[in-house]
Amino acid sequence: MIQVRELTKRYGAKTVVDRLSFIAEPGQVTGFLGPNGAGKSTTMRMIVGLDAPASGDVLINGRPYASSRAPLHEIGVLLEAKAMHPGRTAVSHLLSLARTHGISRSRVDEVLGLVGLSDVAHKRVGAFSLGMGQRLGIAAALLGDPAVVMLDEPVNGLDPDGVLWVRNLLTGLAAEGRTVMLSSHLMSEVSLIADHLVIIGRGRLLADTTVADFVTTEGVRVVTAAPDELRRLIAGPGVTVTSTGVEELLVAGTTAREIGLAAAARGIPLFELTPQNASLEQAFMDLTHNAVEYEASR
Ligand SMILES: Nc1ncnc2c1ncn2[C@@H]1O[C@H](COP(=O)(O)OP(=O)(O)OP(=O)(O)O)[C@@H](O)[C@H]1O
Repeated sequence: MIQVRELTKRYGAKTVVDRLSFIAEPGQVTGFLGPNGAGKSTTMRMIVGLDAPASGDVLINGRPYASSRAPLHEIGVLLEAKAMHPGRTAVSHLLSLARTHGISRSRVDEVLGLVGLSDVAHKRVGAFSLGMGQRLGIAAALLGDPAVVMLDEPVNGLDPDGVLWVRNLLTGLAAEGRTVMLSSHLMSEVSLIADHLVIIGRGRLLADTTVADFVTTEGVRVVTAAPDELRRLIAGPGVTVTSTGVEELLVAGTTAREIGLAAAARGIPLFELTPQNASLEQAFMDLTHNAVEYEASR
C-alpha cells in the first residue's frame, strides 16, 4: 500500500504539489493522472525519498520508505528518464542492480523472461528501442519481487501491442495482491489499465475515483413511435427531456430502466434505449481544464 498524506513540494515560490493525499491499495492498479507539469513525477520522487517534501509524508506498506531494510523488495520503481549506461548489456545492467541488493542471478534471468527480453539479454542497451528500454526499466522495477510497483509513464511511446503487454503484466501483478501505481498524462491509456484513478492538476487532487464512476452519464437516448406520449409520461421533477429528432428524445435525470418500465406499462413501443456516456478523455479534459481556470483566476 502507498499512503500519501498531505504532501507538499515547493520550488522557490511555486507550489508544485499541494497538500496531496491519496491511497494506492493492494490488489488494484491505481492510475495517477494529470496534464503535463501537474506534479506526477515530483510526487513519485517524493514517494521513494528522491525529493524531500516541504511538508506531509508517505508510508509504503505502513512504514516510511527510508526505514526499509530491503527497499527493492518493498517497492519497485520505474522513473522517467532512468539512467542506464548505453554500453552495458541488459543482463549486466540488471546484474549490477541485483548484486548491490543481494538478489540472485537466477532472479535476473527470471525478470528478463517476464518482460520478454531473454533473447536480447546480451545486447547493449544503447541499441534498444524505446519499447525495449521501457521493458528493461520494468524488469529492474520487478527485480526485488516487490509488494508495491510504481511506474512513471510506463506506456510512453509504446505501440498498441506494448500497451496491451503492460496492461496484462500490471493487472496480473495486482491480481497477485500487489499494489500497482502508474502515471500517465493520457486518460485513454490509463483507462485501459487502471481500476482506481487519482487525478491531479497543478499539484492538487482533483478526483479520487474509479474508471466506471468517472464516466458521467449524459442521458438516455430513446427512439420511440410515440415521443410526445412518452415525454408526458416520464416528465417530472429533475427529469429533462429534449427532442433530438422526429422519433428521438434525450432524457436526463432518470435511468434507462425507469424509462423502459414506464413505456412498457403503457404499451409504448421503443426502438432504442441507450445510456449516453461522455468519453473518459472528455471528462478528464473538462476536469483538468477547470483546475487551470481556477488557478488562473486566483
Ligand atoms: N527541479 C525542479 N526545479 C524547479 N521546478 C521543477 C523542478 N522539477 C519540476 N519542477 C516543476 O514542477 C512542476 C511539476 O513537474 P512534474 O515533472 O512533477 O510534473 P508531471 O506531472 O510529472 O509532468 P509530465 O507529465 O510533463 O512529466 C512543473 O511545473 C515543473 O516545471
